[in-house]
Amino acid sequence: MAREQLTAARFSWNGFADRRELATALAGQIADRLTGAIAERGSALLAVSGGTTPAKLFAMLSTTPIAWDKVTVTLVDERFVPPSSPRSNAGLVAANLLQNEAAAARFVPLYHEAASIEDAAAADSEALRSLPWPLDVVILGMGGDGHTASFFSDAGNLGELLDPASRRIVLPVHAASGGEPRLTLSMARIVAAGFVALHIEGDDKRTAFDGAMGSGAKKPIRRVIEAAPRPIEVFWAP
Ligand SMILES: O=C(O)[C@H](O)[C@@H](O)[C@H](O)[C@H](O)COP(=O)(O)O
Repeated sequence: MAREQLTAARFSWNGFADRRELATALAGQIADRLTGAIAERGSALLAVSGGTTPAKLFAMLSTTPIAWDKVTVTLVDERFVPPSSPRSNAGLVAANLLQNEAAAARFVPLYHEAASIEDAAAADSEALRSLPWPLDVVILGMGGDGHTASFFSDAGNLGELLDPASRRIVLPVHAASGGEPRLTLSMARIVAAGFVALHIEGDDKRTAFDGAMGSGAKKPIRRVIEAAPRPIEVFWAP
């Protein structure tokens, strides 16, 4: 099936006729990148987003026959809820990605019981420090408001979240538009990845992306795209 591929200064647009075709293509690219990383350095580090979009991609990726026992999976961000919560990104990953072949992967969550989200973020940064950085693959989503990860425009510490020089790994987020308090990888860790894909579906998300990349106040997704040293690959289907 023909696919629309447009390349602009800082992102490559990969349009697909349907969501299944997108999931097949993106799962294949992720698998290739992880396999390449394993061949190069013996392991691979993958960070995925939550929300409602990625379930089909996760299911497709979970059946891909790569050396999952050499892959560490973590989250781009997490709501401050236990894995048993329907709002949990860790729960989404456990149910959809860490199945089948991918059940052999190591999963490093972000949520831990803690007295505060700030304590949880500090504990996470310590726990994740020993991972084989930089990330090999990051899968981002995007909200209709142009947020990505948990970089919400109304976050009190947005400047810190988007600081390209940040040495922090995990940061706490308080943002009314984000619902629960959040834990998120810093932008600095995300854009250092070897491959960053933005996975969006539906006409509303395409309109929101086009709007975010247009003139006007720079929304978080545009700040991430502009900070990335390599073009981000956008994967979209109607
Ligand atoms: O925890 C989260 O919600 C995600 O990590 C977030 O960044 C998500 O990717 C967007 O909000 C899109 O969410 P949908 O896929 O539900 O539209």
